[in-house]
Amino acid sequence: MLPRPARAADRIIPAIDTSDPARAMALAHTLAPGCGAVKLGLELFTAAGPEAVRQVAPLAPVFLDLKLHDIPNTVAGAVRSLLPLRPAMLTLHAAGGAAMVAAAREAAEAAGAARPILLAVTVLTSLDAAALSETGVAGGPVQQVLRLARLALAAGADGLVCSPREVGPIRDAFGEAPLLVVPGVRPAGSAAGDQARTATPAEAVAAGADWLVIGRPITGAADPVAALAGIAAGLPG
Ligand SMILES: O=c1ccn([C@@H]2O[C@H](COP(=O)(O)O)[C@@H](O)[C@H]2O)c(=O)[nH]1
Repeated sequence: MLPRPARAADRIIPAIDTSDPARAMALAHTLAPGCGAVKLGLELFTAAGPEAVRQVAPLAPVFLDLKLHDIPNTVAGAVRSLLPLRPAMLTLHAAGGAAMVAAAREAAEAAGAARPILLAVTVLTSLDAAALSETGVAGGPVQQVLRLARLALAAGADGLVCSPREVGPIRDAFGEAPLLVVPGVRPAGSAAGDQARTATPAEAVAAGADWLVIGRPITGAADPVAALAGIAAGLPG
């Protein structure tokens, strides 16, 4: 399994959100030396399929963020289908329930020591309290994140995807063991865009985040390599 980051730059996972496999390759190639892994997600996977992941995989560990969410048998089958791509990290929605998370973990075990880190997505970082309540969840994001975190960790998830704002409450409740991968990160002065629950990279790390997933502030910059290096230089430790 991918170890916890040793140097500050290894904490950063640039999100390569593009439908163009050539652009994904080019970004991965230039960003890989300055980061710990690269994120490939639904945009690239639905456009270019597993072959795009195969091409990027030799350049950097791949955080494959497909956010699986289906009945346990289907999710287990999807995990088995993804294992040959050797992703370092794989996501599924904690809201799929304990049986779904457990089925994914059992399926991932087939890869032995090379199995991906299984990360349960708690509450999407694009949801604020009002948007979450429209889905029928009262009590606010922190309460719901903690509820889903407890469920997912007990069912076999290695870690969680949460916003920077829930990192502290998760560390208080569950200690240092869960791996925490944190999107919704915005360097000071960057546009939030569709992200609702944000903090700066330094704030997220100070709260206890292991990895930071950062997309547009890096890939949308005139010089993505310089943007990545600048963010890494501002991280504590
Ligand atoms: O709750 C979540 C889960 C995943 N993401 C992903 O992280 C990146 C963030 O990109 P930015 O451009 O920095 O906003 C993106 O690939 C999302 O799919 C998330 O944002 N929130």
